[in-house]
Amino acid sequence: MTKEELFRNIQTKKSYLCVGLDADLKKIPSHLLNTADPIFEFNKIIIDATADLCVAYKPNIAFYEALGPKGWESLEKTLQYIPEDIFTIADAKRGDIGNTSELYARTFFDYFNFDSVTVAPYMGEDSVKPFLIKPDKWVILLALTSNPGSQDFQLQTYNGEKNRYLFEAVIQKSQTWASPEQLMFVVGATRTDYLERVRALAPEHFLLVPGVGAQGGSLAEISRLGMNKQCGLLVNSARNIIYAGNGTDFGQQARLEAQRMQQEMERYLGEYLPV
Ligand SMILES: O=C(O)c1cc(=O)[nH]c(=O)n1[C@@H]1O[C@H](COP(=O)(O)O)[C@@H](O)[C@H]1O
Repeated sequence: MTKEELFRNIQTKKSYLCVGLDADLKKIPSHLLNTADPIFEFNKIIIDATADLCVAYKPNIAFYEALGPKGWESLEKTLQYIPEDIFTIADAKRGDIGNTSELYARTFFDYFNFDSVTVAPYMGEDSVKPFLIKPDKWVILLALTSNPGSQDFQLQTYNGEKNRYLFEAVIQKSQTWASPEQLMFVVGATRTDYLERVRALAPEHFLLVPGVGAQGGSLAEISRLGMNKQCGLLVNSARNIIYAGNGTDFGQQARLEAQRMQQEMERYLGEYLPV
């Protein structure tokens, strides 16, 4: 999917919501546990309930890998079930020496046909580039993450420069590897105090912003500080939506929560998106 197509979907749906498909056997409603593939059944109902309200789905690969081959099967069926016009993110946080990254890229782009994959920048250019060889596939690079540990490296000053953080060097350097048509950055919703600095360095890029809801980030702040002229935001929420209910009506409960977010997003799009 191109950046323009993603923006058009945002305009049509009046939403920049990304639903995190972090399905966990320990948390899904118990009535699904005696079906042949409980994780897929769960995802199917969540997708049916939210597809008209979101523009992206992000399965976190850990939730599938943890189940062995069965988990991969649930992931494959889930991917096939997601409607064609919805952007898909393999949240895998990969990155390795070149020939290994190449195989990770084949896994997520060729085998599963995801639109994008989250990649860790730590190993540098040759670990990221193999994910960029297909012009219609995206890298979503970890820049400033939502967790407390982002202090350990990402928020340390870089190269002896007093007022420049490592995450800023990541954002600047990686722009020499790919254009905003293929590169997004992860910026945690709990880090809105740095969003203006991110936008100063990456005015055109889409940002994947996880950490609203369960982790406490504010949709209002993200939207006020992070929106650019093509919206430029995909705001992810997983637990708050997918586990909004735990009974047989969990799909409806998930829909209500997704709808609440979409309606709030519609207001911000009206407020901040230049017409
Ligand atoms: O790359 C990510 O998606 C990610 C980056 C980050 O900084 N923080 C973060 O929470 N995530 C992911 O976003 C999702 C957040 O889920 P909830 O907190 O349940 O909404 C999980 O799949 C995390 O792995």
